[in-house]
Amino acid sequence: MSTFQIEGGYKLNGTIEPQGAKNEALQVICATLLTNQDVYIENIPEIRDVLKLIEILGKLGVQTERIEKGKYLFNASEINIDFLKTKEYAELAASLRGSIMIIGPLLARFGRGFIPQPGGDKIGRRRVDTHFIGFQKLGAKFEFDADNHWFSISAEKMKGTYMLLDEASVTGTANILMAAVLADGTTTIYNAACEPYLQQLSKMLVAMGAKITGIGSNLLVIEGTSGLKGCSHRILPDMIEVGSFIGLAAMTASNITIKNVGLEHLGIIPASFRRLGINVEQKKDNLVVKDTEHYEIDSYIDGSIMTIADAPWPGLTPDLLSVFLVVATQAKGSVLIHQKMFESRLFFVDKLIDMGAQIILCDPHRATVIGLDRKHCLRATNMTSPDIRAGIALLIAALSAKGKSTIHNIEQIDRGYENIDARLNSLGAKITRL
Ligand SMILES: CC(=O)N[C@H]1[C@@H](OP(=O)(O)OP(=O)(O)OC[C@H]2O[C@@H](n3ccc(=O)[nH]c3=O)[C@H](O)[C@@H]2O)O[C@H](CO)[C@@H](O)[C@@H]1O
Ligand SMILES: C=C(OP(=O)(O)O)C(=O)O
Repeated sequence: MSTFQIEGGYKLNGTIEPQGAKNEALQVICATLLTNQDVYIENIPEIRDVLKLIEILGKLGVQTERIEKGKYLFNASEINIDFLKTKEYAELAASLRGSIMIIGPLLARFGRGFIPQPGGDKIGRRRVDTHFIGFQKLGAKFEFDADNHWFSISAEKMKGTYMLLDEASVTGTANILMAAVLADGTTTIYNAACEPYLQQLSKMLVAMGAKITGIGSNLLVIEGTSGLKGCSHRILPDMIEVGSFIGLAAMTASNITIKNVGLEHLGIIPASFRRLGINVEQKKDNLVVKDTEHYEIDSYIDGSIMTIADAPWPGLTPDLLSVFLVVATQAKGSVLIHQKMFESRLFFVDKLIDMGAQIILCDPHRATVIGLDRKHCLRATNMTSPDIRAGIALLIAALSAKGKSTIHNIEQIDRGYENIDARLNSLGAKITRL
């Protein structure tokens, strides 16, 4: 377990550029399994989860070559499907959530797939029913080994059909979409998730020869084809990193320019920070966060306390609520943070309370934050990162707190943020990796 030691209380200054999007990378890297031709992907973030997925693909027989930083070539012409039966695969795949998206492509191309119960963050129940119900609708046979938490799926040939997903699952939609592009006939997916990650995956599949309409909406229509070709694809900037940097600038009262953010793909994120009173200016494709000494949380038109809640895209992503929460602790005013999707993602507030933040955890989904308006700063402390986004929120809190804090289990942060200590140190932060 590695640790960050943070000497906080300093203002930061300068320009930072977001990495490629983790959650898009996990989808499009899995899509390389759909063809026996070369696929080039650029702007791949070299973070723990993504590198682990590339390792799994490599062990599965995919030829993977790092052409330069962030640019990789994948060729899945030879696949060793038996690797899926090994203990090594079980351990690797169980350690990251995104690995579940190898199932759709493998089912489409080789007629079968196996996966252990996927891992990822400990943020509450994370069901995968949507994925397997979708595959079953396409004609696949599903089995669950409850003793070993092992899912298997097989199909001679899948047939397109209409399906209404029980929830707009992000990885579920990606998985079903990747299975449907090689099925016979037309598949219609209603209540599809439609975040930029899925739009990007769809565009990549179209570049490979798939026929998909409705991209960007919750109604996808896929005309199955018999084979897909290679392509080149570039991953978007990571919107969760962009949001994390906005939060960092506000909390540390810093002036920071976030460069090349992919503004048109950020949806409601900048506007939601503005509702916390943060000055987020747009300059071409950059966001400038400044004059953050004081910021005041908006209220609703009738004067009642505002809620910041997550919702499926184009609503606010749940992955940024931890950052919104920490930023609200130094705002003027109060806000209710409502994490609707995940059940155990707000427990990290205990640490912020220890640091002097005024927060009432109403229940596992809701926390009321009463902003301090910088009347006093947070106290430095010793903490452990429970999940990737709580981890970045605690790092932001530690950077704002005067004195030395430590954060253990920073592997959780490294899962999703590339070289975060060096990048923030270049803005004037004092983070040491122990
Ligand atoms: C690898 C990856 O891409 N992970 C992301 C993906 O996870 P993932 O695809 O696993 O998440 P899902 O979209 O399936 O669902 C996330 C949670 O939200 C609930 N839910 C979902 C849809 C809905 O309409 N109503 C609802 O309540 C689900 O029950 C689940 O608890 O999407 C999540 C939701 O944006 C993000 O937090 C994860 O970072
Ligand atoms: C929850 C997240 O990741 P995963 O779904 O991979 O656990 C996240 O990126 O915030």
